[in-house]
Amino acid sequence: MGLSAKEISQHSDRQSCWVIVRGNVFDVTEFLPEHPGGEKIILKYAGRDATAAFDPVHPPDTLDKYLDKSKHLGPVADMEAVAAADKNRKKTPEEEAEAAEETRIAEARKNMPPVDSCYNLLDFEAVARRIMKKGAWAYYSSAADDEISLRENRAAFQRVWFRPRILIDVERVDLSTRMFGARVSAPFYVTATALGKLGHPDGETCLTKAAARHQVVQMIPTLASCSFDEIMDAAEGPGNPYQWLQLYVNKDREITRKIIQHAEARGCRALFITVDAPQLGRREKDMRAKEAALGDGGSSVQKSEGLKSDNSQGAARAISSFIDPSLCWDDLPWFRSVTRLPIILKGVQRAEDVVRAAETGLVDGVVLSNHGGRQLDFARSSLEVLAETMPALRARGLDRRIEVYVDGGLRRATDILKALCLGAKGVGIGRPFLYAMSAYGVDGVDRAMSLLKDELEMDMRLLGARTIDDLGPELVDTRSLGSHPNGVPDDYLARDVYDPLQTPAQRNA
Ligand SMILES: Cc1cc2c(cc1C)[n+](S(=O)(=O)[O-])c1c(=O)[nH]c(=O)nc-1n2C[C@H](O)[C@H](O)[C@H](O)COP(=O)(O)O
Repeated sequence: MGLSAKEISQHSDRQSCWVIVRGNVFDVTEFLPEHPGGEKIILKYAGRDATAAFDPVHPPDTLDKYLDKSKHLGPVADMEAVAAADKNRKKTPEEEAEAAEETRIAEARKNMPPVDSCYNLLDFEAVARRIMKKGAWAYYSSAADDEISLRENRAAFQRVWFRPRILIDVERVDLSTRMFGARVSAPFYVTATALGKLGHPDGETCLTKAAARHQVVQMIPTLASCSFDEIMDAAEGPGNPYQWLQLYVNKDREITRKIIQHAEARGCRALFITVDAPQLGRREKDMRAKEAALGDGGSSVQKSEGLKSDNSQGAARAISSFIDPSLCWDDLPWFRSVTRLPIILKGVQRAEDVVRAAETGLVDGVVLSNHGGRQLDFARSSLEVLAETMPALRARGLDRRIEVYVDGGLRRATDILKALCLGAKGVGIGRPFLYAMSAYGVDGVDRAMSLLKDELEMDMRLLGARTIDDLGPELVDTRSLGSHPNGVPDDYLARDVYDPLQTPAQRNA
């Protein structure tokens, strides 16, 4: 039994809006005005199968959790009939464009270089740029406003130089270190990045499996496409110490408490509270991509319904309306009261706040970060903040009270070593692992991690450092770090140099 394609297709407007998700029918008529992503994106799929658009942006348990059971109308009788009806339906210009993009991507994937032809993290970016859907690429690559901080995150590393030691026996180099007590094989971790299924159908579990293979940490995002339990199940056993939770704090603290305590019960080892996003940044590439997918003239439904075009929302803003902008220092004791996990503030952007966090006695660490440039544009690079932070902590005898991490713009082992020399305990890496996942799945992330480890081993050897503990500020020259000579940095390296698709002959042409 079940609902026929014909019956479902008759509920395709604001008065009565049914959608299909993974073979089941849902009446979302009353939910339309509440949808954080606006009504248009739902009405685009009214009366038909919305699964392909729904899955990358929503964890699998979303409808069970948030749509009243009375609106769960049951299974579709015949999905083939639904597909056939959709095939014959007149397509909107946006859908025609989407179909053309699918063809382009299929062609690009056929000509994709093998994963072993990627020799550094930026190579994965070059491949991903070609094989990803525009909306997915826009979401991952975008940053706030003019993307100055995005480029400064890279440029800052290029303003710090090494002072290598010589004649040190570096026959054996050890990359391992400890992060909140857990021994890890290398000083980098997979940082939290939302909507993994935009890049790969298996989403964040690709990152989980590669991190487990390499014994490095994965920070699980609140806004993951996969459910939290799917990711923990993919982490191969509760014993592994390699899962942290990244938290966007919900206005409803009861929801936040449940998320934290469930994560602790499942074996997460640390709680990272994101503090740089009381509202998600204005990422214009993401906003434009969403508008293009929905049609700026509005879909046929929109025109007939006279809906105002809601072009204030990219994917980012659409999924984050629950975040509590009132979160403040006074809330820290409450977090301490609901969990025994180490508490880390992610997105700290000046030394005074690091000192204040350490002095509360409630915080076990910070991540110096400008959110990959996706929040406040012209927020400084984490490397520059690190250079002012560690002396401030040492001057107050606080440098052993908390662990300091950085993220943003790290693409090479030399970037990692500069951060560790300046006192970071470890570094988070975002986009490169997303691009590697989008292009090659688990094997891509695995390759990216192996490449980083190869670079680290070589660079430590050349720097004259046998272990992570051998890294210190005396090995770097930071005199140029705060100078910002190039004003608005241009990242020609990412644009013109790293491209595994070009043969050397083409590159040198
Ligand atoms: C690239 C990216 C970053 C996101 C991210 C999504 C993407 C696609 N998202 S976001 O949608 O809300 O902005 C998150 C997130 O869920 N939570 C968070 O704490 N940081 C988020 N970040 C920031 C991330 O944790 C790092 O701070 C940033 O990625 C480091 O810069 P690189 O990408 O250059 O390594």
